[in-house]
Amino acid sequence: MYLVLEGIDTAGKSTQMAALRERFPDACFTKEPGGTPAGERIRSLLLETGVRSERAEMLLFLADRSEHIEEVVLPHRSELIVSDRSVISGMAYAMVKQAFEPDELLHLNRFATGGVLPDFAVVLKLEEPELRRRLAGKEQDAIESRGTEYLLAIQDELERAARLLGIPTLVIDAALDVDTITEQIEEIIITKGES
Ligand SMILES: Nc1ncnc2c1ncn2[C@@H]1O[C@H](COP(=O)(O)OP(=O)(O)OP(=O)(O)O)[C@@H](O)[C@H]1O
Ligand SMILES: Cc1cn([C@H]2C[C@H](O)[C@@H](COP(=O)(O)O)O2)c(=O)[nH]c1=O
Repeated sequence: MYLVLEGIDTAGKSTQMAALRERFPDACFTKEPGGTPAGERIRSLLLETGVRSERAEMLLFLADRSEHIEEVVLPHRSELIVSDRSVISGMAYAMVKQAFEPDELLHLNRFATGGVLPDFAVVLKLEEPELRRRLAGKEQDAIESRGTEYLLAIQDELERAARLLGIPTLVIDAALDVDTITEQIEEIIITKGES
């Protein structure tokens, strides 16, 4: 089962990845961008150096995704794979910029992934007051400093992207306590992972 955790910055993805590692120690845990050695270099170029061209940025995320699918997802396809972000983030963050049409993004991502998509997605959804509280509690990076309205717009696009891609999705209230969220994700793995 190829399961992906999605959500805006501070939604709790890393926290759930850590909790799931304890419950499923034999699973393959990965991420986008940066799930491979080449992907780590691409991640650094994207998030530290930065590129000015939106098309170049898009193609770099797509290159990371191609390498990730071929070097991590496909070799572990018969196992449980849990990824922090995926093609869903890829579509959502690009759509919110409105620089690309959804159909174009679907085509580009189908090319990049070879049609290999997550079997199931969990979207951790934050309401504005909790988002503001969590952002206030951390040093904000370039994306987070764009403010809550921008992040909430991305959050809406995450659900839209999952629908456009046809990926079965469960939206979970990210403000629930950590264990409750983990138990809901574990239930998905147990009930749908065998199918
Ligand atoms: N269920 C929860 N209830 C309350 N606080 C939480 C919950 N899950 C995570 N947090 C807290 O929210 C903050 C962000 O969590 P985390 O780093 O896991 O989010 P993230 O989605 O990985 O964020 P980013 O994408 O920015 O790395 C942390 O301080 C974490 O302790
Ligand atoms: C996969 C993917 C990610 N992004 C953005 C989303 C975040 O702002 C960063 C990744 O940071 P994280 O600490 O790993 O969550 O990159 C994107 O714009 N496009 C994508 O395809």
